[in-house]
Amino acid sequence: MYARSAARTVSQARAFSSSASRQTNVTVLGAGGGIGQPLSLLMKLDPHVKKLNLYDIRGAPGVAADVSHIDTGSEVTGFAADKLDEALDGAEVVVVPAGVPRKPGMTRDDLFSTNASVLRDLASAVARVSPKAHLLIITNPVNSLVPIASRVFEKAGVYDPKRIFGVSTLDVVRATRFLASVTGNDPKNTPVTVVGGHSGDTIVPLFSQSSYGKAVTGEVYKKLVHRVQFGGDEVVQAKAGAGSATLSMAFAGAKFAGALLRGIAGEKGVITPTFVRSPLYLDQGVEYFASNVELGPNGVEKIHPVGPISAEEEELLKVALTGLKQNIEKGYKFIE
Ligand SMILES: NC(=O)C1=CN([C@@H]2O[C@H](COP(=O)(O)OP(=O)(O)OC[C@H]3O[C@@H](n4cnc5c(N)ncnc54)[C@H](O)[C@@H]3O)[C@@H](O)[C@H]2O)C=CC1
Ligand SMILES: O=C([O-])CC(=O)C(=O)O
Repeated sequence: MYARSAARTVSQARAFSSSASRQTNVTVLGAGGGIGQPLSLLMKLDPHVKKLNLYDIRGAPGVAADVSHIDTGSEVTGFAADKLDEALDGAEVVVVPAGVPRKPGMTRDDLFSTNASVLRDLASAVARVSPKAHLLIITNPVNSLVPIASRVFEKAGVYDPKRIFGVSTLDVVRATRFLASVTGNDPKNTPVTVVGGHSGDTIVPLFSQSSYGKAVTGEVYKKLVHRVQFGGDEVVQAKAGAGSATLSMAFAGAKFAGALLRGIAGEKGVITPTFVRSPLYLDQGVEYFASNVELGPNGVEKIHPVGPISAEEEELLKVALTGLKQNIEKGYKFIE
């Protein structure tokens, strides 16, 4: 009996994923970069992608010509620097890894002066050309750029908070992988929820909610939390001036975009953390927050509360909310 119903569930799931029933037009802005290139490759492999438009101020037509030879269903087109509007025409999902990355000694916030205007200008184009698109922001500092994009859409009169996302998936990927290194569990089916924001101590991994994670205590726990919060620095230092995480970020970006595409296609129960306009800590003046979000045809279908957390996590959350508030205000100030 059990075997038969389990088999049915698996075959239903297969039928769902192989049909890729609803396909979506995706545009990548910043497709020529360290993240943009492997991300474009991974999006080419996603069966839910119908048209894949690749745009950058440098090199996108070359990347597109290359990726377009891969024998999957989507049509790939590259757009040169002066073809932004054309790249956005008909876009339903826009993924943005455009902008500068960190060098050793810099914080994500140090990227603000360059990336805030990059993001403002790209968001303005999206609001004008494809105002109903879901906007996925990878560019740092995510905590400040999501508020900037939101204001740009608001000013253009097309704001739908359900469609603007800060991509914090790399924090989930790292927390899950690093926990596996400590406990030896299989990371495949044991994701760790990470809430808050995407930089340093605004990143709050909720190990207490993981059956493997809750067993980790003391110094090992402290080190694990620190590694998740500062995993980005680990890569920046190792790359020694050549940039920050690109390959793991492309994986994480494609994972999040893929989840959204499945939600758009009507799959139920697609839930993952992402940084969105959120009511959860509005009473403390924090308008955007990453927590588990159910994704669907409208983008954000449901924002899940943080749920029960440990005393240590309560402390981490307090610190995160203070940092987030400042990051969000900085974004607003820039755009006012
Ligand atoms: N959310 C996250 O978890 C992560 C975010 N990042 C961020 O992603 C961003 C990109 O990083 P990388 O790909 O390593 O940098 P990169 O320098 O290798 O690539 C950036 C690309 O953006 C393009 N670009 C710059 N201005 C543009 C514009 N106005 N329109 C279109 N394209 C434009 C550049 O030509 C370049 O090809 C950085 O801000 C980095 O901090 C990086 C890792 C993780
Ligand atoms: O650390 C950086 O600058 C890039 C990033 O956001 C990450 O790797 O998490």
